[in-house]
Amino acid sequence: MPRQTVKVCIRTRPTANFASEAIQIDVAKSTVLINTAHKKAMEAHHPDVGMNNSESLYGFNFHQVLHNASQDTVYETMTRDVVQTVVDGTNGTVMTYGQTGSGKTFTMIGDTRNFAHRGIAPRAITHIFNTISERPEIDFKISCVYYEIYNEKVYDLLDDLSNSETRTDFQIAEEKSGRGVHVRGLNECDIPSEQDALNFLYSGELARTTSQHKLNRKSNRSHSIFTIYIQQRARSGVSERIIASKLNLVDLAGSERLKKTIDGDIDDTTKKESMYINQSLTYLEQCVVALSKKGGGGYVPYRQTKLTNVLKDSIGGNCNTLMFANMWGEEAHLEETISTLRLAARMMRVQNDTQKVESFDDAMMVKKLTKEVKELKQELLMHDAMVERSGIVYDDYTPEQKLELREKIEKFMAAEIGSDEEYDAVSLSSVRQMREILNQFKRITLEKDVHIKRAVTAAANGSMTRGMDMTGAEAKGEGGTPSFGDAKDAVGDVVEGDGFGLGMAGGDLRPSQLDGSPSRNPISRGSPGKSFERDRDLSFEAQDKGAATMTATRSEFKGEVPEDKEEAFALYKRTKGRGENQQMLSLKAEVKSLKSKSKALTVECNDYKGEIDRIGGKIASKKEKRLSQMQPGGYSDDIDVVDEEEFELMKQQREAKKGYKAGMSELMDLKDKIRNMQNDIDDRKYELLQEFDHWHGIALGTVIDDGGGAGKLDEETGEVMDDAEMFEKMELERIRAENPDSIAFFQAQKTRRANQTQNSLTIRQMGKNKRSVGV
Ligand SMILES: Nc1ncnc2c1ncn2[C@@H]1O[C@H](COP(=O)(O)OP(=O)(O)OP(=O)(O)O)[C@@H](O)[C@H]1O
Repeated sequence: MPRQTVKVCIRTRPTANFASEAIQIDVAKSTVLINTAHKKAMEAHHPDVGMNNSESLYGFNFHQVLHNASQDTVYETMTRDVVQTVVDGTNGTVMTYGQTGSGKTFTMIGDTRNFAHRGIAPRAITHIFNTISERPEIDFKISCVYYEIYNEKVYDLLDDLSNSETRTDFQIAEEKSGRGVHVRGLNECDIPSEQDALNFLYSGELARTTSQHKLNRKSNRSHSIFTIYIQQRARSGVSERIIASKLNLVDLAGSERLKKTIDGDIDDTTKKESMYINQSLTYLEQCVVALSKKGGGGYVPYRQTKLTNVLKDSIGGNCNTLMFANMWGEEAHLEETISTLRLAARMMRVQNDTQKVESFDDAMMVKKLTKEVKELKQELLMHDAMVERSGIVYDDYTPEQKLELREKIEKFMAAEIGSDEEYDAVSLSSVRQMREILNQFKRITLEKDVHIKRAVTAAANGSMTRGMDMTGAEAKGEGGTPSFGDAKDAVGDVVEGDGFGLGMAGGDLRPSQLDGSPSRNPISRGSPGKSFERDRDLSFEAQDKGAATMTATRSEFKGEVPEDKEEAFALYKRTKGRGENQQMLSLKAEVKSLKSKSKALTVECNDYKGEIDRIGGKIASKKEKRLSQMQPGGYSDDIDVVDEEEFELMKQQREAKKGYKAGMSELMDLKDKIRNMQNDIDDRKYELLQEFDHWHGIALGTVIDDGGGAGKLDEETGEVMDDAEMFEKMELERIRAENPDSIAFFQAQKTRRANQTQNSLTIRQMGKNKRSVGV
């Protein structure tokens, strides 16, 4: 298994007060020297870290030291390689570590308003999507989760924070293969495009718990982890092989000393936050110390905190890890700088595995093998045709084929030895057929045995007559046909238990999107008018039904458009939007009648199913009875003999199955039709609402009526644009001309701004406050 150590890169925060007397940085040699001779108050240190450390001299050597480096350099120097290995199928982690205010979040997220100063996370997203677009032969599935560990609890940053009542502390789980360490139950969002990924990143970043203190205006009070999952499989060839990898982007909370960060009185929340941050970082250090010991193998206290638990993969696990140790090179922070560099130096000794995680898609595998079998059978049939062999069975023998073969064997046995009849009776064609012939011979022999024994017993009892009076079926010895009356063979959906689960839920049982449940989509949440749309949706039906109430309300309008949207909407549906509304209502009526047809069909199918089961039961009991009549040892359990009556039952059951199949197929078509019509209704509903909004806005004077022609025509889409849209288009053109790569960033930035300014910010804040109070 390939092993390598964690890579460590030091990044300094630019400052005008750099302590150049105390700190010497050699970028070329990747070293940092610290001389604290003039600082008597320096605490004792551990001589085992760094090189040639004496009482006042500390020396460290790292994989890379970046001093006053740009964001671009930070990404290109070492981060790009880690992200590339993730796209190539190996797990990767990039984390930022350091004291509060040293630039961890700047390194990881960067400036959200400035493209050139964007951080590692947005760059990694662009990198991933660019690489994917260059590999059309591979089918990629990208998703992400984003969470924070705040006061030793895990919170989902992509959850709907407006629903803070249901916010939970999530649990950490570990899959030995596959996902590795992960948090159970988080919203895992599919990310189809770069811009979606950026939207998730910035939306989650807005939800992080922050506060202001002396050293940082916006200090993060939690550890955050943004994980991008990548699943890839070839579009052709061995497409059942799946490679899964993940990129963890970890922005740790900064270590801090309360007396340095807080002026005056310290409130309980800050004290508690600080205590949890420092505690988890201490355990992180303990894990790193344990892992860095020569030989390893000792106890690593991963389980002590949530942070070390979720980082288990990244430090000492299966991962290609890069740590940025951020330092703030001012004299006032020398002590913190030394402790950051110490941990960073230890981290360089931590060994990780870097192995691809592969799995197989069972469904794909079955599909592939089935295809192979089918092709081989076709091959055999072709071969048979070429050598003029016909009637060869390559599938399992059906009951009818078994019966036919048995009749041939009986003919063969009845024929005179050496006669033409004997010769013509059976011709050998395949191994499968020979095996079936042997089976039938065995059955015939056993049956004869049983009859002889019976006859002998009857003779001994003096009842020869009975012994010789075999039924036609017995004498004929029909059989060899396994029961296919088993309910398990039934066609269609059979649910566990006694019931039959194909039925359609009644209208009121259908999971409804109008049930008022909050949206789980973080991007759509917080959009203006959302809750109103839901209310309006709810009122749709009610208003249609409650025409009397509406008529009463109408008299109050006196020809004016009411300000209240509910009332205005009712008016709109009776006036301007009447045509659309009528169409929608008639569609609804049609859906209703299709639903009752579907219910009737369901009943019909259930009847068929009942019939299939009933006949199946009869066949089973006949079989049981027959077996119980057999002499012990005269018959084996797995051998079935079918008499005429049973054969008749089988035929009836087959007819019932046919009816059931046909009914099911019609039912499925009907369900599809209902689903499509339902979608159509939803679309019409949406359009009606849009048009109503516009109409209402114009009536109230909040929207200017441009008569549909006042805007400018977009030549690309042929649509009329309003001023805001025209402005946005111009801005996009400008950005595209300046830097085509920045379009997605620009769009995500806009979404972020919208999220921030609209009510989502208040909602998030509410969530955060709740968290502070609740924990
Ligand atoms: N390399 C840099 N270039 C420009 N500004 C920087 C740099 N590093 C940090 N800053 C600025 O320093 C301030 C603090 O940085 P940041 O918030 O990233 O620190 P942090 O280590 O994440 O702090 P905390 O642990 O308190 O959250 C921010 O205003 C940030 O813009």
